[in-house]
Amino acid sequence: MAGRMKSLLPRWSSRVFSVELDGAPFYFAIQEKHRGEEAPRVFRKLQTHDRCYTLLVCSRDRIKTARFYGELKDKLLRELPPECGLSPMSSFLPNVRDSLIKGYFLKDASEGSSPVERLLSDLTQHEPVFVCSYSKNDDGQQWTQHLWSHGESQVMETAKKYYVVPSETPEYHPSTLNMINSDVFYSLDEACEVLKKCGDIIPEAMSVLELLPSRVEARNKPDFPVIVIEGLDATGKTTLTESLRETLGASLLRSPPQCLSPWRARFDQEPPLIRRAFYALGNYITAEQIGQEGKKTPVIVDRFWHSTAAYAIATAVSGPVCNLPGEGSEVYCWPSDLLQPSLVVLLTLDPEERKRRLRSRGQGETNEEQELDHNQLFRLRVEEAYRRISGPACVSVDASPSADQVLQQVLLLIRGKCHL
Ligand SMILES: Nc1ncnc2c1ncn2[C@@H]1O[C@H](COP(=O)(O)OP(=O)(O)OP(=O)(O)O)[C@@H](O)[C@H]1O
Ligand SMILES: Nc1ccn([C@@H]2O[C@H](COP(=O)(O)O)[C@@H](O)[C@H]2O)c(=O)n1
Repeated sequence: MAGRMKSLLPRWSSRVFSVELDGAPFYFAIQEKHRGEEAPRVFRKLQTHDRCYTLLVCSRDRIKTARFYGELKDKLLRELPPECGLSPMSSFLPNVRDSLIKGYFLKDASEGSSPVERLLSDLTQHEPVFVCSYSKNDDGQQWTQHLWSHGESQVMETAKKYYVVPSETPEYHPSTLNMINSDVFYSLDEACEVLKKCGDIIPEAMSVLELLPSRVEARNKPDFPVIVIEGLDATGKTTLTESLRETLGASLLRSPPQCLSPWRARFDQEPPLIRRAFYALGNYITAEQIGQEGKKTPVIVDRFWHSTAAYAIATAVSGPVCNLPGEGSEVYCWPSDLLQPSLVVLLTLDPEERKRRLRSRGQGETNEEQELDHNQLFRLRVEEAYRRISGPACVSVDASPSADQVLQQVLLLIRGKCHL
């Protein structure tokens, strides 16, 4: 059992742990010998009788892992006593790609006996979750970490204990380590693979796969220009794309395409791995439609790959814009098998004016759109991610003038770039 655990949690003793409390990350590491370091800040915040645990969700099946991570939170919130606090946490090998394992930090502030250990030991026996408990040494200063293993019928602590020590803020935000082909997909095959693996638990995935084009069709360059309009919700994409269609006698398409509408709400409930694969595939279906329409007329597209990647990147990372993968990172590169538009326009708008337009439209918002409203940092991350995507990069246009002025501005850009 210990061997199996080790291979699922590679290089245990080299791992760094990150706990997110009140939106700020606290990093700690583990080591076999104590060298006089003080306890990490997250442990110094604990009260004398607090007990704490880390739960890491990890299995060889990444679909199962991604789904169980969300389910675990619901289960814990439902079953834990009210004295317990839950925070997101992760464990990773600094700068090592795909090494991130996500989980939760659990603080149990209940005095006396608590059902928490029973609940956690049940979890370790039946679910893909690894639990560590922490205890204070006799000197009352140092804390040690104990990884639980499960025997035939009972959960026990593995013999090895590690001292917890503070760790530096890593060079790359931990969430960026697993982004490629988990949050953002760079090929039709990678996104397809995720949906294929979900087929038995999400039957709708098979219906989506049936609509997919061949790899060649998603890349074919059409004869006429292809102009993509991007921007946050209510920046005026619908208004502008419809005017462009009329003015240029163009075809108007969108991503995700109409044919995916019946399944969109279903995939919006899924964890990022599955949800983002669905939107990625939407772009390939739209690309095939662009190829067809672009033989006859110019094509205007309402959202495309910039939206898929920018929202995915901005959601995977928390905190300020500096936590995003650096400018020029491969994360921002266009998928090599996806049709490249002739021009991508990003509509930008002052947040207050955007809110005013949202209110005057009076429609419901998706969870992600509500998040944009409530969370200024998220909005800044989405906008910055849009700007960093290359191949093609987007051209920003101020969307605050009247609808007609915005249209004229974009027509100028199109005529300059696409010779229409
Ligand atoms: N240039 C403009 N000046 C003032 N109001 C505008 C302008 N462009 C659009 N609007 C209004 O703002 C609201 C949002 O516009 P629109 O629906 O075109 O945005 P959108 O980007 O397509 O939104 P979503 O992505 O949420 O569908 C609408 O009520 C629209 O009439
Ligand atoms: N190409 C796309 C388009 C959309 N998304 C996701 O959908 C949300 C916004 O869609 P609207 O229909 O409200 O404009 C946004 O939260 C994106 O996550 C996408 O990923 N790719």
